[in-house]
Amino acid sequence: MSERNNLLEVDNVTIRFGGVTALDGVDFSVKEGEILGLIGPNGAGKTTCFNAVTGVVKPTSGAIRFRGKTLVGQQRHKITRLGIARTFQNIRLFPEMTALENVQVGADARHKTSVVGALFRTWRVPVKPHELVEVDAKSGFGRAVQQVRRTGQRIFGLSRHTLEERAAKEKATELLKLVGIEHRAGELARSLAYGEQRRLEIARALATEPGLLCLDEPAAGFNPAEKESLLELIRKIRDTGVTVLLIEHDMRLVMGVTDRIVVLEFGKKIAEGTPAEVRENPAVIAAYLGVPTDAA
Ligand SMILES: Nc1ncnc2c1ncn2[C@@H]1O[C@H](COP(=O)(O)OP(=O)(O)OP(=O)(O)O)[C@@H](O)[C@H]1O
Repeated sequence: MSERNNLLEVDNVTIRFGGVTALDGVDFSVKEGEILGLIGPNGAGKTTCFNAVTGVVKPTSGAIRFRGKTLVGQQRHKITRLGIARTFQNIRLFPEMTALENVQVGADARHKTSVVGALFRTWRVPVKPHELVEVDAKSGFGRAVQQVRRTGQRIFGLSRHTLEERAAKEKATELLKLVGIEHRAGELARSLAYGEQRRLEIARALATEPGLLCLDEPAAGFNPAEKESLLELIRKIRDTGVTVLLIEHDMRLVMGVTDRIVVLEFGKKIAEGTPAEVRENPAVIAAYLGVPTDAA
């Protein structure tokens, strides 16, 4: 494991919110192909760390690099395109869209052409290229129209957009299968059971074709059987070549699935190592003393 390349590097990151120091000089790296657990008591700074990696909050100081590229200051959608996806502690889906559509939206976050292309799909066909020439190419509208022109190209009688959309649908179906809810593809997200919604969130994140998947408490609210099958899913995802960064409160789940663990407390890293090393670490035992782990 130690010979693998660093995929993500969190380098001396400090984040302050007014008087609160949520992260205090935190350093760690995630290696290509591993499952890294990020644990710590409530308020330790885990979600803040995810937010920094995914561009939701900007570090007060320090650096974050993904595949050697700096992430600090990058916009969220750019970070997604660089190859980082996440799920949220509180499920965030489009409730009135089907499961399949929710995953396709994830794929749209990757393929810049498809969102605008989809919007203009209905009037693309009647518009002829020469009618578009006068449009101001500097304006957003102009760009959209240029988009229409590009997606209007036809390959084997099908527009590029249609082909892209068809491929996205197939891929979304595969992802629903991977997470075990393909039989719910046509159901509205809001009508899915809680556990299915969590799995759908993972499928949607995977649709962005990430190199790194950040899962924020994916097992929250799960019963032991659901946790067990989630554990299998996380391993399966890693086996497809996706590196995983996992925030999880259930110690048994964390210990059972991760290659290494980083422990935060009050915004500082207090330990790092294999699950066996972390379990024996006195600072970790002290940090968790009296903190319910729901695995105990
Ligand atoms: N936007 C914010 N504004 C002010 N304080 C914040 C903000 N976000 C986080 N904090 C504070 O930063 C600290 C770390 O919070 P964070 O949510 O990252 O912890 P956590 O380890 O994810 O906790 P939990 O396990 O409860 O989700 C907490 O004291 C929290 O109150």
